[in-house]
Amino acid sequence: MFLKSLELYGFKSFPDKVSLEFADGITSLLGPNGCGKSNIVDAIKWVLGEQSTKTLRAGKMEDVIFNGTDNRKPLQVAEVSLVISNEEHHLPLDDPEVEIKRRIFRTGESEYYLNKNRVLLKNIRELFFDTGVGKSAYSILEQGKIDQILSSKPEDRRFIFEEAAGISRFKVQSQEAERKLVRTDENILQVETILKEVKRTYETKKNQAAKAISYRELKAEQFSLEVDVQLSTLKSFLLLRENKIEQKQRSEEAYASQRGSLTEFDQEIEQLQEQLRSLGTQRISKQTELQRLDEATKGRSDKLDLLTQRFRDFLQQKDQAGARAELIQEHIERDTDEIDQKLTDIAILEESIEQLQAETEQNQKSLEQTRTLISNQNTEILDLEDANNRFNADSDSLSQRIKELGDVIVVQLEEKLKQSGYTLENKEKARTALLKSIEHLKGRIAEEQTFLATLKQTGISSEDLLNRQAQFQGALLKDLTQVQSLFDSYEAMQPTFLDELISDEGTISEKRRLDQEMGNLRKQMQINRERIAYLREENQNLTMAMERYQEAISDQKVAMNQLLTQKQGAKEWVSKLQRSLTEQEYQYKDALKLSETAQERIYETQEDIRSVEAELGQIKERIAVLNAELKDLVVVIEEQSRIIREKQEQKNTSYEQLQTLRTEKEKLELQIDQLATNITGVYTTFFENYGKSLKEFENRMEDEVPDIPVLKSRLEEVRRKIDGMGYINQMAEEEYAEVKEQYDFLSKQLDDLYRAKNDLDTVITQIKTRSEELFIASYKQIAHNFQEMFRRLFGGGKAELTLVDPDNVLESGIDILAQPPGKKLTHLSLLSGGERSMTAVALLFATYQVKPSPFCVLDEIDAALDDRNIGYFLSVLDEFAMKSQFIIITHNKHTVMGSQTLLGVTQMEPGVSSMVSYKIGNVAGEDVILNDDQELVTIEE
Ligand SMILES: Nc1ncnc2c1ncn2[C@@H]1O[C@H](COP(=O)(O)OP(=O)(O)OP(=O)(O)O)[C@@H](O)[C@H]1O
Repeated sequence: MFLKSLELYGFKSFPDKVSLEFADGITSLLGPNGCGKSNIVDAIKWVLGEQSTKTLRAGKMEDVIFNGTDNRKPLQVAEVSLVISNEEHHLPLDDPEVEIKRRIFRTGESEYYLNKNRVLLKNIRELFFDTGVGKSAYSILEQGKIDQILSSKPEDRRFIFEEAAGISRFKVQSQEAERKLVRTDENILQVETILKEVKRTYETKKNQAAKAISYRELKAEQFSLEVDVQLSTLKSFLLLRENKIEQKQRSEEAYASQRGSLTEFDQEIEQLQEQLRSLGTQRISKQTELQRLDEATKGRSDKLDLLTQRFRDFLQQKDQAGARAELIQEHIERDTDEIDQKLTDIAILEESIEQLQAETEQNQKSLEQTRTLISNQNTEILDLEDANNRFNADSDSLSQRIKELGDVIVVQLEEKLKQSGYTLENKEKARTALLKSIEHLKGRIAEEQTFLATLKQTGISSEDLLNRQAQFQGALLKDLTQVQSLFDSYEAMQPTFLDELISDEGTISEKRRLDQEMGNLRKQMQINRERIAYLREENQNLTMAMERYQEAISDQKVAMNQLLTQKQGAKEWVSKLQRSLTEQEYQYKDALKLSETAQERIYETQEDIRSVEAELGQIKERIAVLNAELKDLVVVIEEQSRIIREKQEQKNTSYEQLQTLRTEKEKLELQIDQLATNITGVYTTFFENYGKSLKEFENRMEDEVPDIPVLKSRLEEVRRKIDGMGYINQMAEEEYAEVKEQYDFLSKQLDDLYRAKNDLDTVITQIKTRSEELFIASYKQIAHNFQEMFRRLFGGGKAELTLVDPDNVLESGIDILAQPPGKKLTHLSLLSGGERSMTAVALLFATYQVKPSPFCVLDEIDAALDDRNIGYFLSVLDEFAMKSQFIIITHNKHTVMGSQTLLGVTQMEPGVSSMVSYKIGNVAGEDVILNDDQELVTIEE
């Protein structure tokens, strides 16, 4: 087994966490149209790194996140985890189990994990290179891919052969190497352009530096020759002066008088010359400073350009960091809102849970009470039934007793009647006589009343009335006495034994008591029966109530589980969001820090720009001042030279006058003076020209040096050379060193790039050669297998694969020729739907024979096959299922029955997919699909 399990959360129609456990062999994925089966295939493709939204049947990548239904809100994240068994090391990892997870947020961010570690998409892709699995491999075959395999473009089906040949990795490596080659070529061009530019400067500076060195050397030689000439002159002057001094001592007195005036001239000229020297020094120093300031101006301008560029870079950096911070802030706010919303949801869920708990407890309590009540009532029913049983026994014995008493009464009556001589005729006679007498009495009383009323009208006296009354009462008394005697006779006729019988101790009273007792007993039994019936009915009602309570409790448990799951889900989501929030806060702080740092750099750069601009301003001011001063100085120097020339002329005139005025003996003194002046002139001129005292070099006078004419001729030659050199860049050596460093660096870089280019060319050639070998080997095998597999699946016929461009196997398309049995070799587009599927399957299985993919998902590729072809298809599939794991989405019953495991997808709630488990069973000798409750399920369900 390769695929172990798949977990989806928030992916397409699977908003709740759903887990699928895969098994070895063939697994069928069942379910009605639109329930989400293909979404599971999409999830497998997606987690393996699919980037094409078209392949995932989505407009944009965020469309894979659950979009909501009428009753559910859309989710913000989708996540799919795939656990793969790697015990056979199909993947280049040591772990026996590999988990790949991909997650996408509605904001567009995407994350990949390999065994819980965050990785890049590239790492996931590399993992599946040349395994037959992965984004562009042949492990997942759907209708769309069949179209791609059989499409009119032969190039579109290359991917199968490349994956089987195991050159997908090489292809990526080759593309990568070619990309690098293009980059290297670009870099070479760039470096060559820069190097060309730098070389020009390099050559110029090299020449300038060489010239500057020669100039310095010539200058040194000139100086040395000048020293030697001056020292030689000085030496000859000194020797001559020594000679003249001896003569001078002799004529000193005459000479001394003229010397004072000559000395004055000399001093004056000396003073003027001294001033001229100082002015010359000033000019040199100003010119040097001007040259230095020019260099400084150039340096500052370059620095200013650099700073301006940096300023723009920092500005851009700051803007980018600010924008990023704002974006993160928006994300943080949105996530915070979502956390608040989720916390509110959790609070509501907790309230619902508490309420549900209370309701469940209440129902549990009612259930217990009802159960106790039923039990009590059952006990009562039993007691009542016992009582009735007892009453039944009592009633039987009472009935017996009453029957016996009836018999006794009849016997007693007969005996007593016989004993008393009572007859009904006698009794009737006595009764008639008594009644007659009473009637007579009533008539007498009525006559008397009538008579009395008549008397009252006649006005009879009360005495007569009283007498009449007394008479009547006497007569009445007699009648009553007669009635009494008649009554006694009647009484005597009555059977007295009846009184005995009905007396308290009498048999009839006894029977009546027993009848009464029997009546009570029956009444009590009836009451008990009614009570039992009532209690039974009551118990039935209570049992129903109990069932209702139990149903309510189990519903509440289900609801409770749902609420707890929702609460757990919401909590997990909140903690996930909180983790993401912490991460985003760090990122936000980083972005702010970056923005602040950029701002600081902006301030610093602005400060630097201001300071360089100020320096540049100062330098320019200084240059202007110096140029003005230099101009003034030239004027002063020319004026000073003119004055010296004038003075010199005056001194010469003075000498001439002295010559004329003094005698011949003073001539020597004059000569000595002249020599002294010459000696001084040598020192002075030397100092004027070189700014150094000739005295420093006097020790060289003892060395042997060439003659003055030789020295002067060489000096002249050196001077000419110096004059002929033109402008000399004094900074050329330093500038050359700088540009040389840059030139050497770029040359080395160019060499490295050429070397890298050569290496890449070699790598690409090697990869291509190896890829070609592998491709051709696999292609030939697949072509051979395809012919056989086609014949097997079609039960005959002919099929061929041909390379469109055999000279370019790495780019060439592959043509498929398919001829089902009995038909002409035909174009693929003329094949029927079923023939197309079978041809694609033949190619797939032909490829599997060369390089089996560890698993294979087939999405409704059997849809167009008839029963006969399904049979062929299943027989081949069975064979391949021994080596690979197959997951088939199908609506075909034969395919389902041919699989070992069934996985059902359903939508109990509209728009929300979930998994159900099915298995194959046997009812009345027929293979059927059963659900967990052992009920029959049809494919359409
Ligand atoms: N992002 C999404 N959110 C919610 N539902 C989605 C989303 N994307 C797709 N669906 C839904 O998934 C369903 C399609 O699922 P699927 O194509 O996997 O079905 P099926 O079981 O393969 O169907 P059939 O047997 O017809 O091929 C559609 O109803 C569609 O609305």
